[in-house]
Amino acid sequence: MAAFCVGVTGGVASGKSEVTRRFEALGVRVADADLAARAAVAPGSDGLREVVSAFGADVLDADGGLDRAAMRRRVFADETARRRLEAIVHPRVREALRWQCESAPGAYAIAAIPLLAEGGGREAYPWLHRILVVDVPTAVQRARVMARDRVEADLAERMIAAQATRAQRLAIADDVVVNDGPLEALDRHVADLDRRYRALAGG
Ligand SMILES: Nc1ncnc2c1ncn2[C@@H]1O[C@H](COP(=O)(O)OP(=O)(O)OP(=O)(O)O)[C@@H](O)[C@H]1O
Repeated sequence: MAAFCVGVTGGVASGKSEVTRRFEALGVRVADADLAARAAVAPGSDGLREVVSAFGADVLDADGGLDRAAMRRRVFADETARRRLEAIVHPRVREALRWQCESAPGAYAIAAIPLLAEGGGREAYPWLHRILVVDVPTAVQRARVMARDRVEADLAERMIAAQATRAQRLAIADDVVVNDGPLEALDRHVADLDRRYRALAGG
């Protein structure tokens, strides 16, 4: 059981997936935020019951699951509704991530949390033992967003500006991977971190 959990965060296109893929290649389990988000409002869950009592049965599909498109329409352009939904869903997503992380096999496990700095930081995730930030200069980040998502510079800039700043992310970091070099450099850096985390986890 991996009672030792490491949260990995970073801005859009900073390289979080490249980093977590390398941990996985070393045999480390990575808790999946999408899975956690689905678990939070799975059919029969308390989360789904709360969503229905707040928004009505219109947000259910024919099988009794959450109709995500209907839910999106309901909260689109309605700030109060969106906040209400988030207040129900976010704490449950965090708990589902925690459960996945702590029940994973191995000395330690990783939870990939893109919006960790935006979503309450360390206080919202007291069960994380370390926070690893994937950091890149903004110019590199912009170039990667443009190349990967085929968007113009101004949209890439807005995507970056909508998130926490580098400084805000670095302020919550225990460990930092600077991902502005070749991917081979990332292999070495992740291998070093893996050794450190195994030692810290006592495995
Ligand atoms: N060191 C690197 N050298 C070259 N390309 C890189 C490097 N790191 C990441 N990339 C590329 O940049 C893009 C973004 O990386 P990745 O998908 O890992 O970021 P992410 O932080 O998971 O992104 P998002 O949160 O937006 O999904 C990918 O196309 C990836 O292959």
